[in-house]
Amino acid sequence: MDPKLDPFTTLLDLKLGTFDPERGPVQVRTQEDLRGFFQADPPRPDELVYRVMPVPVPTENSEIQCSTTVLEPGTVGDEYYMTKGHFHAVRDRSEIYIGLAGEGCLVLATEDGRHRVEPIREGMVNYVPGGWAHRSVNVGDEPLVFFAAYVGDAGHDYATIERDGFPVLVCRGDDGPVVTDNPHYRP
Ligand SMILES: O=P(O)(O)OC[C@H]1O[C@H](O)[C@H](O)[C@@H](O)[C@@H]1O
Repeated sequence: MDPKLDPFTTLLDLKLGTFDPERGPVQVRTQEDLRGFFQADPPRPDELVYRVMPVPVPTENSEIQCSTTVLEPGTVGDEYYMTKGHFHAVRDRSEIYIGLAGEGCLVLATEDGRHRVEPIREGMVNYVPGGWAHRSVNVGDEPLVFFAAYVGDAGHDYATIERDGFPVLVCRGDDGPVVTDNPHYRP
């Protein structure tokens, strides 16, 4: 075969999640960008919630998309800062996370309403099988940093999550994080 890409190497800072050299445009998400994903309206719309730093490769199923996500500590209402969360547009595409720093959890859900909550911490590998929507949540006081890799043509379906939500919410409780049923969840 005639190779489509040249090999490349980049250095990943295992604590900060940054690439050197930076490889692609950093995606920034503020509280305002997450309006409708949190239960409450954003109290400080301009405040940074997370950044996604990509290793850009063509979005074809023969390539592997890689990125790091840095999710700040904080809350909107009682809910800890979290990513929007998504199904893969091509539903059967899978993904792998590797925890680099901080303390978080990965909320997973199927379209028929099953859910799981898995820990994300330094050194943990989380496998996200096809058909499971996934959202990461920072339940600690430091940035949550993780690396993710997924099949190139997976795509992101945010609309289903924006409409239905996840079955559970991860909220700040008196003695730490509490997972509660989402009263607005509609599978
Ligand atoms: O896309 P979000 O649900 O906002 O999550 C933020 C990011 O988390 C992980 O890194 C995923 O692999 C990325 O595809 C995703 O963009």
